Amino acid sequence: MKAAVIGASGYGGVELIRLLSRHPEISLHSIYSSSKDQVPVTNEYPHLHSICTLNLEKIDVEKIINEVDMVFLAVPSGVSKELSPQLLKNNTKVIDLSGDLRLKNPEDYKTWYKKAPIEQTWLDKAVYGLTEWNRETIKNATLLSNPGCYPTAALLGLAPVVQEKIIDGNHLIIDAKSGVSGAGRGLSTNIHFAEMYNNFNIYKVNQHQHIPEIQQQLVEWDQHIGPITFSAHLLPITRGIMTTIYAPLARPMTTKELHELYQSIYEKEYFVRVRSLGEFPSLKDVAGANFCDIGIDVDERTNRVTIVSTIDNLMKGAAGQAIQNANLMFGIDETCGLDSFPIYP
Ligand SMILES: NC(=O)C1=CN([C@@H]2O[C@H](COP(=O)(O)OP(=O)(O)OC[C@H]3O[C@@H](n4cnc5c(N)ncnc54)[C@H](OP(=O)(O)O)[C@@H]3O)[C@@H](O)[C@H]2O)C=CC1
Ligand SMILES: CC(=O)N[C@@H](CCC(=O)OP(=O)(O)O)C(=O)O
Repeated sequence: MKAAVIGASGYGGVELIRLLSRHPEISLHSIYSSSKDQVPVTNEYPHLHSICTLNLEKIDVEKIINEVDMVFLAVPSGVSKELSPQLLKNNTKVIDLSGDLRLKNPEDYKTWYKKAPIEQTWLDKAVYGLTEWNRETIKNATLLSNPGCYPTAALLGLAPVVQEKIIDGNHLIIDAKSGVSGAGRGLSTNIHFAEMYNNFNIYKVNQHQHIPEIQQQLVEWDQHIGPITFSAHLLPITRGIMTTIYAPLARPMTTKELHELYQSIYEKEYFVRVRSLGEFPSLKDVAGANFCDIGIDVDERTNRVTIVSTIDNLMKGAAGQAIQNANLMFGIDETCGLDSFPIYP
């Protein structure tokens, strides 16, 4: 099976190169960027010397669809919506890491991404790739919309309590923090070393584009979920997302009971690790790996549950989950090529 990566000069793209370079079933055939043509990828990323000998090439849709079985789009939002329809010819399957295909209502995309949306037919065709909860549909997808990094962490943490209707969905608060690689290599303007390092910022307050994505999936699971509050913060570290979720319980439950429920729901999921009772994950526990680690506690004093969910934003939050989905789409074992352990310390 052959793969191409478009947006290979970015952080999501270079993580895909790392994973595909040692994937036993998928070979990395070609890599593309919009600004480089016939430039060795090692010019951009010297750490890839003797690992990846490919050149970054200018995007050539005809060439791509004639040469590969799958294309990963690791490009900014607004770009995939132009490329995906062209690439979906010739049996090529597309795995899009951007936000272009995630929101089923194009009006939501207009409101939150402040750009013109793709046509509804493509949104209808796109399959949302939250792997653990959409596995059977993903297997038949030709156009895969990989979830956002924050939504992946929040939704995996919330799925059991929402689906089992354990929480009162009207007062849901998701407090999230991300390392700076989440903003991509084309840094957003608020990330200057002097302002980011030794500092901690909240950003896009009540305006974050992942709010409608999280809301959409929660309401699909339980229509009684009300408007959520979601806050994103920038941590002065490279990788990792921690979401801390607060929700009132709809009925009394102990930590032990809730913990048992999480364990039974995620028991067979290799990439979701429900931590031991009383234990909470840290970002280093998942750095460099495709795991989502979850810790839970019921505060009987307030009748609220605290759920902590951690991922590596470039792995389970982007390239790792994209490979997990591609594996399913091509009938390959879901964990194939994703055996990298967390890097510790
Ligand atoms: N970083 C993360 O943790 C996560 C990122 N994502 C999503 O993945 C996508 C990629 O993000 P990330 O890798 O972080 O971003 P980067 O800014 O690091 O990389 C973006 C890539 O897209 C290319 N690009 C830019 N403009 C265009 C264009 N007009 N046409 C084609 N290619 C273009 C850039 O290369 P060049 O300028 O050379 O063309 C670069 O290779 C985004 O949609 C992001 O939202 C999703 C989850 C997590
Ligand atoms: C730290 C940081 O800046 N993170 C980015 C994540 C962007 C992203 O992945 O967004 P889409 O895929 O939805 O475009 C942000 O908060 O906007």
